[in-house]
Amino acid sequence: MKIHGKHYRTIWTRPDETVEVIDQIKLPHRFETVVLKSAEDCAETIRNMTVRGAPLIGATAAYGVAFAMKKDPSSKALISALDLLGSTRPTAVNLKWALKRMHDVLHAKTHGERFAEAWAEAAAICDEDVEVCRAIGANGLKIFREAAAKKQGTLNVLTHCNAGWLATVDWGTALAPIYMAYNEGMDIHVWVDETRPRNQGASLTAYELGSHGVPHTIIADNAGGHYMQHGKVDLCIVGTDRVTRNGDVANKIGTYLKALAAKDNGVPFYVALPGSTLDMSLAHGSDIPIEERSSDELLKMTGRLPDGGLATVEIAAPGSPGANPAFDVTPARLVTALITERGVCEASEAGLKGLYPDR
Ligand SMILES: CSC[C@H]1O[C@H](OP(=O)(O)O)[C@H](O)[C@@H]1O
Repeated sequence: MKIHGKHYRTIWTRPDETVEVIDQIKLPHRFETVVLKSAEDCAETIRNMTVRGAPLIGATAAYGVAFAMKKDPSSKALISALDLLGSTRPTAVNLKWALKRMHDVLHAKTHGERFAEAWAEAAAICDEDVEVCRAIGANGLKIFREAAAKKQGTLNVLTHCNAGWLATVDWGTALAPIYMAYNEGMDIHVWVDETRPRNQGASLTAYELGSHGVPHTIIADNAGGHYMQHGKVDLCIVGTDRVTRNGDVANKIGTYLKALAAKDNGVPFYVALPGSTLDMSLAHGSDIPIEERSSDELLKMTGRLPDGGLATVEIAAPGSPGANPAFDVTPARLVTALITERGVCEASEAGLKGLYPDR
């Protein structure tokens, strides 16, 4: 998407066969990029959330495999790279999906072929992600149009965390239909959950929407239910890090509570995902590994000082311990529908099999 009028993807290659990514830890206060030159660079970038978002994690890991093959195209090195990158974050299945795809392409190739093949496959993953997210947007737009037609005035949409173009290579998943609706002139407004503790909503979603000109309001995570109770939310749409065979949805912590509030208030709750986020090997969401991150993310916060500098401060009672699960699981029964690149379906095995008979 565009930043100050210039089009960006979240990840791109450089002529010297390195990769550049937007440093999402610095956003919204600084727009800076980081150059990645090795599998280790890619692993650390995923682990510390310089890049984050399920599809972008997968794309970054794919280039990590390519860097490993450039350094040492042996099968031992391939397995070592897959293990290193696969150990970075446990919940987003796109990581496992991308690494399996890279292994399937490379394992039968000669050592001399592996780097070029890996580089090309990583690029293909990125290019495909753009088109898949564009299709998710188009399929979601139909729902937005129907919802907008049923009411006078602004369509109010609530979203949680960041499932925008910063979470993918471009367009985003949950935000893709929002961009398309805005681009076609729909009167739309977005309630942006701040999304504690890392504030991907206040820092990334608001940054994205503001850069594109989409009307939005940042709210505390705990305010969403109140706005739903008072008729201020026409639909909710979120992204996901993994959807299991029965339609259960792992997403940023707090998603489950938003889905409960939506159910209680009769607000449609949509989940947008590419097929690469489907995990048909798991029967239920209870099987999804939930990442536990450092309590520092909860007990400290980084922000911009009046002089423009950045600082990290402690925001909790000194010495109090914290707990920081990064995701939760929303049961399929709370999901109105899944919006994918292949269409919209019920959050169920039958619904998913209807769109993905090949999975
Ligand atoms: C389109 S994937 C977006 C998904 O990823 C986020 O997690 P994180 O920022 O920790 O990578 C969040 O769960 C988003 O919904």
